[in-house]
Amino acid sequence: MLQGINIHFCISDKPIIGEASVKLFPGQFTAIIGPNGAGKSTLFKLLSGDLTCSRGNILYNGRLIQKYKSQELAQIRAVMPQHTVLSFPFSAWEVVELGSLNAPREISQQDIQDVMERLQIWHLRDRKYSLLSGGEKQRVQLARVLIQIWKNQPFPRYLLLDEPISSMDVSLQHLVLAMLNDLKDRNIGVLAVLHDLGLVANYADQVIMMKAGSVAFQGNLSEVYNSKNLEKLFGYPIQVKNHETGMGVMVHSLPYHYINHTIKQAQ
Ligand SMILES: Nc1ncnc2c1ncn2[C@@H]1O[C@H](COP(=O)(O)OP(=O)(O)OP(=O)(O)O)[C@@H](O)[C@H]1O
Repeated sequence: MLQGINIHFCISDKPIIGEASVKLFPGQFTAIIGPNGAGKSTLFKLLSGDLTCSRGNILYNGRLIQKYKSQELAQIRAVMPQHTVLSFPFSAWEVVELGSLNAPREISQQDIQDVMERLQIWHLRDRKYSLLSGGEKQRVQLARVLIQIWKNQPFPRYLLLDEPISSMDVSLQHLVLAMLNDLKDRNIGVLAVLHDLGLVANYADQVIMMKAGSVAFQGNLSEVYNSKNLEKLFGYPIQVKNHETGMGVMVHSLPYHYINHTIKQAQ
């Protein structure tokens, strides 16, 4: 399990994360959601070890994060930050290959090809990374972190992704989230900061709902992911409904002008 216990984080005495305790399980997909500025990326960075808590502890498989050597940590968790800056003129293939530097077991050329094919970026392999589109770059970065944990290991591992699909079109978003769900069978826990509430409803097992630096709600989707909690979280009317085909869940927010109109009529 990946655990954050009583995490507190301040910048110049200003609390960014007030007090948060979270649990992530291998074999589950956990989404972090919440309004802009709620503290999602900060919580993400604390859990990944990119930031150090002012108070509280992060434990990977029962061991404090600071007790791991960086190479040991690389064996149990791979991290895709929101932004990655590359200062060398790498090709897409070379960027993906960088992931093998952190991989504990040998990665073959075939592994890299498999990951790139699954993310539909194999045809981009010789293109300059810096010249790719936003969505193409995001899939290359995702391939790089997937390579790090591609080979099975006999212990639970974690894949941490901060807004991994924000630049992708809708069909690629589904492709990627379905692929991430497949990783659960490899005893990997997936954590992703996401903004699309409909995608969260259909792919996540567990959700951490952040508001103003705290965890407002947390649990399995069936327990906490409902209209009432989402409305409280975002301060905006949101409906969660089963799709008529029974094949999924729809999350719907009404247009702003309609809400303004309804409020004025009620006055
Ligand atoms: N280095 C920093 N210095 C000062 N304030 C910061 C710093 N990093 C984050 N913050 C503040 O902490 C709050 C939480 O930021 P964070 O990036 O975690 O939010 P978020 O929920 O990921 O937001 P978004 O959805 O907009 O990406 C914001 O108000 C932000 O301005």
